[in-house]
Amino acid sequence: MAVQINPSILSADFARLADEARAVKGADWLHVDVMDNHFVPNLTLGVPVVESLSRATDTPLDCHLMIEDPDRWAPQYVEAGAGSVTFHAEAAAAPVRLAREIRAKGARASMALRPATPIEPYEDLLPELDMLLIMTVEPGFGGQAFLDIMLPKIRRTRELIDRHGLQLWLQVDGGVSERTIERCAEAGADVFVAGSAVYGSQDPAAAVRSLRAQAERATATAARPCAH
Ligand SMILES: O=C(CO)[C@H](O)[C@H](O)COP(=O)(O)O
Ligand SMILES: [Fe+2]
Repeated sequence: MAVQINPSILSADFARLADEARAVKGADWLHVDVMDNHFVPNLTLGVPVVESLSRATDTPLDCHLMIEDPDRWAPQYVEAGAGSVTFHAEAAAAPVRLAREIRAKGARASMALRPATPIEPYEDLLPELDMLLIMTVEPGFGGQAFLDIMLPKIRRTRELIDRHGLQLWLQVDGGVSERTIERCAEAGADVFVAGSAVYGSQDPAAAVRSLRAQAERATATAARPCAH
């Protein structure tokens, strides 16, 4: 699967969201962090903002729901125009039913794991998903340091996906930058969320291009069979 770069608007200027969305031309998806001040200690935006954003940009929206009771709210984000909806495993009461409902409404279904949540209990559920998100920071804030202790989990998840012959995408989110993206790609991630590394840059579109080039190089190196 080709590398995908998804800028997170958490690090954008919320008063100029439409312009900020258009500033990352060339991005695969726009990552929209929805926080409810309960599941995480921060509050961002909800359904009406997603609705407006989906009209303001041609880039599809990748909504990361850091909220309680996603079983109730996630379908509304599909109706608001999200092309992909990620709920947290720790918050969903019925993840299989929820993933099926998201897909039935026409979006990609994705599930996220906090750093302390292992992948193994969810192995049988993977065929119900289009993407799995491994958090590489504690969810709640942008600009945090990448947790490199998550690299073995990324590797184990990639092995599970490949062993089962699944097509689901493996996303990483949190502290992804030019200093960390190669290690994520080598471990097997293929979808990269970057907030501060993109919107903290003078030229966000150039930052997307450069992150993509780095991830593509690292993916190619990791896939190359040993010549010796
Ligand atoms: O889900 C998130 C935080 O909970 C954000 O997507 C993430 O932190 C992006 O910001 P940065 O790249 O600056 O870490
Ligand atoms: Fe996120």
